Amino acid sequence: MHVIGTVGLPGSGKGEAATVAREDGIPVVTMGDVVRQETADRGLDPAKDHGTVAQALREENGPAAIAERSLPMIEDRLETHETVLVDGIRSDVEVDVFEDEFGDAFTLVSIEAPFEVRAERIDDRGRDASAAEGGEDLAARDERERGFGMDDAMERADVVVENTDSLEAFHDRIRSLIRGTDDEKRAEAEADP
Ligand SMILES: Nc1ncnc2c1ncn2[C@@H]1O[C@H](COP(=O)(O)OP(=O)(O)OP(=O)(O)O)[C@@H](O)[C@H]1O
Repeated sequence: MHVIGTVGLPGSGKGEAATVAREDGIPVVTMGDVVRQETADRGLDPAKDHGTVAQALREENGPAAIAERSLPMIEDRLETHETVLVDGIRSDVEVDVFEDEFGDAFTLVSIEAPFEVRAERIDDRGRDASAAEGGEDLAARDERERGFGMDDAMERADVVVENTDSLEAFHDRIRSLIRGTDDEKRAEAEADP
């Protein structure tokens, strides 16, 4: 059993990591799916009301609520798959949930790239500040994510992946992490069994 969680600021490459996992046959559980499911369960519109529901979940059940609700989905995928990727971790409180549940079988991967690099990639991606993000620019999004505890989550990472090289190089690194053939990760495990 291996549960890999990714954490990273907007535009760092989390979506690309999830794509690599899916291509490798690894199920991806995103915190966003949990919120969308809950929104639908409440008879609301997942496209419009997910922000409100995410906030309500945290207010009603505490800051770890969304991570806790993802656990049954993860357990379900682990019945048929050796590895599961968890996307969308936002705070150290959520990291606690996964570490408590999966112990050493949980690996937290922080995906990092400088602000300018992320800004340029988001522009290229075409869903920049104008529409999908509600007019919020990257600095404001960073600020909001940090407010959730993203910085503290990133500090807890077992592995840091600098996504500053080519997309191909990034895909290769993520693939080796997923397949358990990543040299740095293995050296670390051997040093600290
Ligand atoms: N190494 C790279 N080289 C070139 N482009 C990249 C690289 N890594 C990611 N990208 C591109 O940058 C954009 C942002 O990456 P991605 O969507 O994976 O980020 P994210 O962390 O999921 O962001 P968000 O939290 O905003 O959804 C995408 O268009 C992606 O294809």
